[in-house]
Amino acid sequence: MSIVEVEYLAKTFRSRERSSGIAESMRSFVLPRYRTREAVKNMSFTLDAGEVLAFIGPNGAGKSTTIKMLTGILYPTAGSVRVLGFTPWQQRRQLAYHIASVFGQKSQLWYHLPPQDTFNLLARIYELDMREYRKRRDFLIEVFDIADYIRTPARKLSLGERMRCELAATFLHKPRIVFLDEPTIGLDVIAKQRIRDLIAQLNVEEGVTVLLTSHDAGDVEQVCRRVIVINHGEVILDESVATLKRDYLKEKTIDLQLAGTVEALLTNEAGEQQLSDPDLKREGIRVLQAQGHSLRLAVDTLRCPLEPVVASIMQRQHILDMTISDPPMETIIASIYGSQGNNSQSLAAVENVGSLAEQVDKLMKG
Ligand SMILES: Nc1ncnc2c1ncn2[C@@H]1O[C@H](COP(=O)(O)OP(=O)(O)OP(=O)(O)O)[C@@H](O)[C@H]1O
Repeated sequence: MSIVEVEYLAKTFRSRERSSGIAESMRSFVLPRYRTREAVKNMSFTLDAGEVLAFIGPNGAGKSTTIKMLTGILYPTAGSVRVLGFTPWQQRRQLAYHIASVFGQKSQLWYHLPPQDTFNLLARIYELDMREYRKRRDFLIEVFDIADYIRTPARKLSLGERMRCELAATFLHKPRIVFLDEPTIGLDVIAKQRIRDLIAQLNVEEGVTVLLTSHDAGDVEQVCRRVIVINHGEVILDESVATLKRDYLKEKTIDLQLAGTVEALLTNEAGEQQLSDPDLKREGIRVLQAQGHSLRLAVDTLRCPLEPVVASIMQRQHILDMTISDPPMETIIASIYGSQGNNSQSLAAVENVGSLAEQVDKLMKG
């Protein structure tokens, strides 16, 4: 049964352009110039009870704006939304008792208070029965393993500790739907894994419906079963995560720092560098970069599992450091457009990758 119904949803922002310099500022004071931006366009989808949906897209695609409209924080420009039968922006108070949201970049914990005090305040705000609340609080403290710092002011907690407290606070009033906007942003690998496990656990044990946005493919692969990809405010893919993995997340990048130089591992055949180990000279492995002690490989995991690649290199060289990463979101978007036969959009998306890479490069150098 659908508990979220979104139909032809749109949001256009109109903001005043600021000018620099005194003359320009005076001019724009008299003759203000406005810019409109279509953050969400013509968006339709439904969400069933108990689903775990990844809502992904590149920066500025319209993910947060959509969540804000689904939770009643923003009015749409057009379209309709029903969440648990409520129209969020008209019935925000009633809806708030049944949903919860976490914005990874913003804290809902009172900065100077220990999480325990925030929990008590939230219990009052949600008008929870005190006996029920204490039982629920103790359960969440145990599940999220936060007993050690529940009495420490939020400002003194590490990001990972704070995030676990944020999530515990989110689940206090037993929401039926949680909207998680980048819940693992900035966390280390272990803290990310813990948060993913906890979200999955509460989905299974309490049947809570989850809509999650993330730039981390790991969140999508490990927590979600369905994925909606958006770009420029529009849905461009609505698929199972299994299909996304098969079609778009199959290629992993392995970055290796080796004790020796890379030459010993490589051969050059027909002007193309390849791994010299005969077992690894197969389709599905590409050498992206090989210089000094650094080696970067792209591995198509459908054609070649990662383990034998890493094992073979380890037999011949001491590995000092290794990172396995997914393709960047922009590359995934470009291949989605490509597979839909939309070459001009595909090209535009690929060009975005270029400009993004250039910006990152400039930042690193600057
Ligand atoms: N209050 C606002 N006023 C004007 N423009 C806005 C406002 N909020 C968002 N936008 C614009 O709407 C577009 C969508 O923004 P949104 O925050 O929804 O993107 P996002 O997909 O969540 O991006 P990110 O992954 O970077 O968080 C962006 O171009 C953004 O600049």
